[in-house]
Amino acid sequence: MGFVSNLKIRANTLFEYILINHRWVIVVFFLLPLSFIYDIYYNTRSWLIFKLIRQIPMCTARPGWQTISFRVPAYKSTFNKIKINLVDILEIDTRKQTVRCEPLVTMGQLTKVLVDLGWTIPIVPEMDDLTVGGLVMGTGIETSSHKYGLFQHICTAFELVLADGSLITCNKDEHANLFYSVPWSYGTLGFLTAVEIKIMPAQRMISTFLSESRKESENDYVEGIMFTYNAGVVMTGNMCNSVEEGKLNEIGKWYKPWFFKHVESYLKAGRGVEYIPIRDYYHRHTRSIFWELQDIIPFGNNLLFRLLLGWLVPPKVSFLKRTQGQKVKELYENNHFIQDMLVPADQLKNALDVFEKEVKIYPMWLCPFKLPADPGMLRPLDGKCSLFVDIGTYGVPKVDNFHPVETTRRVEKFVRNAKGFQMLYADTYMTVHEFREMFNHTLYDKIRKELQCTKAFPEVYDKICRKARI
Ligand SMILES: NC(=O)C1=CN([C@@H]2O[C@H](COP(=O)(O)OP(=O)(O)OC[C@H]3O[C@@H](n4cnc5c(N)ncnc54)[C@H](OP(=O)(O)O)[C@@H]3O)[C@@H](O)[C@H]2O)C=CC1
Ligand SMILES: CC(C)=CCC[C@@H](C)[C@H]1CC[C@H]2C3=C(CC[C@]12C)[C@@]1(C)CC[C@H](O)C[C@@H]1CC3
Repeated sequence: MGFVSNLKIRANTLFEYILINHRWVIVVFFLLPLSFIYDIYYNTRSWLIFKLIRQIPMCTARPGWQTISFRVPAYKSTFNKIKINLVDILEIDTRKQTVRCEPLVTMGQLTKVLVDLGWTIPIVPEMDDLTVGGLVMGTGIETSSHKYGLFQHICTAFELVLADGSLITCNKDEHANLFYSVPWSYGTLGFLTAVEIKIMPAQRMISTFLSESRKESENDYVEGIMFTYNAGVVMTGNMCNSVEEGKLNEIGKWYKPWFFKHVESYLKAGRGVEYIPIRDYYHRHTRSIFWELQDIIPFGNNLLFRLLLGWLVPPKVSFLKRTQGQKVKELYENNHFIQDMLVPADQLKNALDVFEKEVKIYPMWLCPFKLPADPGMLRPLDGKCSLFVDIGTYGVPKVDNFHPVETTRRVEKFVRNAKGFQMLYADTYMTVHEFREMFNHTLYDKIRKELQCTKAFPEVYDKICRKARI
């Protein structure tokens, strides 16, 4: 023991002696070769990564199962996944009437913060877990869209990291071409790091007038639900601050009937007026995932279930996706139809006929929206701002000849001919040629060339086509 510690002290002393008097020995024989190896390692690594990154396109690292799109993107396993864990609301400017937030801020999070402060955004797409980034890069729609357009039309600025690593802010005046190309680009022009969105004062109650007529210019919110080909309910709503005695309906409470079931009761009852708290209204279809939950929990709207377990509902869409397994996936693939088709209002009647013939799925969601004549992927052909309707069909087709691919392709063809658009979170079976016929690529192609996106990001089609999704 004494011998070992003696040796150590001597060795230490020798080391210290060399360090102090002949440091060059350590530097020349150890540190220089080590520095050389260190540099070689880092330079090679950097060169390799740079080469590889330039070869392999990028996408966000958000796992496919977490997204509110119908399927899991196949490219997530092969592309360079870039972490963009930006989840915060950055700034609320009540003077400018805008909110600036990061891309992973969800609708539920945004309405909670804003409504508590007496503000709201003009369009709150339904489903609490939808993110600002996804709604900008994809699209978002709600029952105030007849007045304000799609989610992109309430955004005033986007902040992006481009393919060359530079950070850019674009709006209607600065880098306008990029600003108009971002919506529907599905992350193929750059990574979104912040979005500025318009806000407006929120009154705390909203009255839902169930009536058969739509008065678009007078109403804050308009929505229709068809329960059969011939019967539906039209709902119009306005913000207000007071409640008529006995007409308050807190539809968001866990024990309340599912919203679409409640609406269905008006088919018998006729007209009516209700006062609904604003967040209950915004997220009215969340508890029943529109009407999808009835296929998963058939007794979900039963009073006893609502009283006992209603507070736990709904399960997260991402968890349903993550746990569905191959069999359930195939079941949905072959016996289920989930689509939102956006058609010009004057094509609504024809569209309802097509959906009745091809799938016969009810309830069916009707959501009018205004399409401004802005440049970008969505251009109304006559170049004027016009009214469109989103037809949302989610459920099991009740026709005998349903075929997931052929039926969807027939519906897509109708929508293309009607000069409408398909929402791309769902399955699309269009060829690239058909896709380019539906969506105007003029500006998109120009911007991709200008920003050298070709190697950095894939094309939208290659991210959203059926082949790219599992
Ligand atoms: N009421 C409504 O309007 C509803 C809309 N939807 C649809 O759901 C989707 C939104 O779902 P959500 O889960 O929020 O989004 P997703 O994670 O599904 O993202 C949608 C697309 O946006 C891209 N994206 C998201 N964040 C960024 C970012 N920071 N930078 C660059 N690209 C980004 C994604 O790119 P990447 O592939 O690289 O991750 C992806 O291509 C939209 O397509 C929307 O249309 C669904 C239900 C209701
Ligand atoms: C209001 C608009 C524009 C769209 C609403 C679309 C939603 C109804 C669908 C979007 C993603 C869909 C998924 C399912 C149900 C319908 C949506 C929420 C499932 C939960 C159905 C069950 C499967 O196992 C998983 C699905 C994930 C996506």
